[in-house]
Amino acid sequence: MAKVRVHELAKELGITSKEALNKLQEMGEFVRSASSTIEPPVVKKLRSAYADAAPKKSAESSTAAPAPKKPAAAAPAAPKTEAPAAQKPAPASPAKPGAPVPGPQPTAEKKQTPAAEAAPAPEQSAPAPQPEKPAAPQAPASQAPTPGPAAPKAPTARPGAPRPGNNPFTSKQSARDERPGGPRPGGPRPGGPRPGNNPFAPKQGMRSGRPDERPGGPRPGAPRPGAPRPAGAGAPTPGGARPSPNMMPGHITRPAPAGARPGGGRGRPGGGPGAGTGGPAGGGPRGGRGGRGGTQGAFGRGGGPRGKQRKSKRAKRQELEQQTREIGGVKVPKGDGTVVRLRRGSSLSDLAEKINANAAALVTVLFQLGEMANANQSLDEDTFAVLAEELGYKIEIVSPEDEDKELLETFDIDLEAELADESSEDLEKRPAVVTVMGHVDHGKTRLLDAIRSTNVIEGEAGGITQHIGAYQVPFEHDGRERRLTFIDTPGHEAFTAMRARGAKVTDIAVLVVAADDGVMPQTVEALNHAQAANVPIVVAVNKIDKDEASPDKIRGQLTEYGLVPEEYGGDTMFVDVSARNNLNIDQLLEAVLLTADAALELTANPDKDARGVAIEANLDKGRGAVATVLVQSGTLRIGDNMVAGTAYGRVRAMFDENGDAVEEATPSRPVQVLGLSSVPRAGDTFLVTEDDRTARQIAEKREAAERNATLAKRRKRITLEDFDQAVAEGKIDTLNLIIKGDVSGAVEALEDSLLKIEVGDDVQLRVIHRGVGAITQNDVNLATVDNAIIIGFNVRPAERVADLADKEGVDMRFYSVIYAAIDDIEAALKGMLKPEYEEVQLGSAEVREVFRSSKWGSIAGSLVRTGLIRRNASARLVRDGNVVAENLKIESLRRFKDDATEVREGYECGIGLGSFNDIKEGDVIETFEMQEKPRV
Ligand SMILES: Nc1nc2c(ncn2[C@@H]2O[C@H](COP(=O)(O)OP(=O)(O)OP(=O)(O)O)[C@@H](O)[C@H]2O)c(=O)[nH]1
Repeated sequence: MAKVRVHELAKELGITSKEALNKLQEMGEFVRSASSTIEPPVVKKLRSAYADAAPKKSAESSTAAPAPKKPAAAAPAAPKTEAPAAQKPAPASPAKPGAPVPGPQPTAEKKQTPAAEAAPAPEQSAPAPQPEKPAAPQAPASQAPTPGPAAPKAPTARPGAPRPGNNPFTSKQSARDERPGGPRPGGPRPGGPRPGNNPFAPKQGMRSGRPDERPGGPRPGAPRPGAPRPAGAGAPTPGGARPSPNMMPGHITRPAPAGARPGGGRGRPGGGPGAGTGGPAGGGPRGGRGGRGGTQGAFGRGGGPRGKQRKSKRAKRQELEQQTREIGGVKVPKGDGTVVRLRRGSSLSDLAEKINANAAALVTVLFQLGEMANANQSLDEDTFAVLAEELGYKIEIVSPEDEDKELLETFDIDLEAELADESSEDLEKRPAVVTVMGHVDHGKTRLLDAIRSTNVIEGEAGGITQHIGAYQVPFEHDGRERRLTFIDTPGHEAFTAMRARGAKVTDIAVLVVAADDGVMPQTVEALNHAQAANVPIVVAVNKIDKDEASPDKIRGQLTEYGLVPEEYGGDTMFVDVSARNNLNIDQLLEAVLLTADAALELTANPDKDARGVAIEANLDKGRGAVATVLVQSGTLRIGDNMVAGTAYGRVRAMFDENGDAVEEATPSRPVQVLGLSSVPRAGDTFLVTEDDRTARQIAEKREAAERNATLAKRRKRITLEDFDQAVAEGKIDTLNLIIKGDVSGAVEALEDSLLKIEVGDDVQLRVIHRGVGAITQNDVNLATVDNAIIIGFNVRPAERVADLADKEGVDMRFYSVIYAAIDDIEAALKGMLKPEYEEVQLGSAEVREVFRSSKWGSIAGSLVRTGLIRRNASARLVRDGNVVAENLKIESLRRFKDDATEVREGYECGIGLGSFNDIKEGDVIETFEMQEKPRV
């Protein structure tokens, strides 16, 4: 058909142009004026609308007109009445916007949404019915109230709510109600259709556009809608709410339509329209937001998009719900056993970041598990393990080695790849590195001395004159000169210290056992350490010069520990020596050589920058930091830039064990190095870097990593108090002790007494080391490795050692009465050692005003003067300097109207002390907590 103008068509239908325009608007058609042309489909729609309605029309028209205006409010109701009708259409052509309206739309619309916009027009035909609704609306209006109930919620909830009310089809919608969701039902789509539909399109149309973009569009209207809805509540009350008016002038227009689309107007409140309309309803809802856009918006595209948005939001929420779970009232991600790698010293924030959780939630979960920590506190591995288990993850703490490796990789240094890339042509033989270990007084020092002075190849008479922590001895074997490097710090302390730092220095261990004494606890410790490190052992059966020496007994005893002498068919070489008489030292060296040759491929590439380990270091008054380093590969030269642990610098000078200056040091060569910025620790690895900047940066990064690790460790290693719990958890079954005392008699007495303590079979006590003198760094290192507790009897550690123990989390206890020590250990073994608590001040608050409430009692409006006030903390009330009440508790704590967990200095808060009401202005509320006190 040809395009016709509105006034022409109106004439043809026997109605006024205004009526035609209103009708068109109701139907969601955008027509500007009576002289505007309309498309054939629209003409058809209008014609059919009048054809159908013709009979009623006259009747309705009268009401309709008025209705529209307010109807808006009523409109909603209308839908109900009409709902049936509307619904019908819906089924028929859900797609159609109009029809959609009805409940069906939701679904239909959704799908159609896309198309919706295009199709809208047709659909609108559906809207037509709406007009009728208008009439009904009024009735609804009254009903609105009914909906009202619902409305209330809706209102608050959102426009959506109302819709429910409105929408006949609400059922579904109602669901959505809460949600803009309402829209979802028909929602989104509805929106879609609406665009087309929109009568009010013009304006609305415009908006609709926006709506699309944003629900925003809607919002504009929304706000109001909101209001309206309430009103409309049910009915989309729209009308009522309709705020239309408020909403905007534009709306006014709508109202009119409103009548029609009831919702329309206000609806927009789409909700309205759609809703109201019932039919449209579907759309209505959304329309709502279109709201702003006006009603139309309602249907407008806006709707569509929104719909989608919502959907996606909802979908996201659902997804989120599936991925999270609630523990102790907080939402945390649901772990699926994924391994999460954390660096040492990581905090809950670090973990939260990795698992995409909220750090505060993790603090809460940890608290539920009985551990208190703030989000940024470094935690130890055990704590993470417990937390991870609860969350469903597996935590892997990156080992110090891996951490350092990653750190070096950031500087493009990959030591492993470097080694792997070396071909056999690059490699040259290097001397074995030997550590002498054994029980106290079995002759380690004496043996090292003997080796040092025996080594003498001609010309080196007098032997080694300096102690630098390690020395190399030349030795003639099979007519060839061979060399062996000895770590000159006897005992497995040095060994363990290095191992504790991840340094693999020792190739061969010489286990010294006094033939007159036999295998003792530290003999076993030492061999365990060596075996654990996969280091071959050569046994030196010492003191064979003594009459009571019984070398065979030693062989028999060690067999029990897996060291079977070659002569018994095993593969361990035993050499009987006398360190005092320099007897068989050569044979011992030979045995070491043979063992090394047989068991190990000792090679290294000397043609590269040096890499190695610091063996010993000290600060010299005149020369600064002096470090003995063992080159493990490459060649170290004067002038090289190096970094050793957290020390860095340029090699200024190098000396060997004879005090002679050397220019370069090849693999397995120990040298004393001058030029480092600080003193490295035994076991720190070193490497030469291209420039001094790299060395410094590596050192600084290591220092930062170490600081973190220290913070985590400080939490605790094993303490006497948690020993019992550790046993119960099956973590340990042996309490390792290191006893140091001022006199040997006391140490022995204490050891004897301790070993006599009767404990069950579950646990045992083991003294892994005892000695006379101050507690040393070695003692702490040993305690670190073996998880031991150090008992100091009338001795104290040097400050440096105390710091180290603190850093490593080693529990040290000091006694001057043997029985006190015995009591403590016995209590720990029997699980009776009760922690002691001390009061720790948290903060104080000054009462500025007291509010009395019949429900809450007295509430002290206070200003926090110092520290902080924490809910549930213990408190006391001080008035004029006198404590007037003790044993109180901060039962309630509020900041403004919100409950607070804690309030800090300088802030005001309301404090409730439970049933204690005698609070006066000017009082001071002091709070404190009882914290476990470390036993000394
Ligand atoms: N008769 C005899 N005595 C020896 C021999 N070797 C060491 N001793 C003595 O045993 C005692 C302990 O010797 P050290 O070398 O200090 O023993 P250690 O294993 O280094 O002892 P700690 O440093 O306390 O662990 C000293 O009095 C030595 O003189 C030996 O071959 N024969």
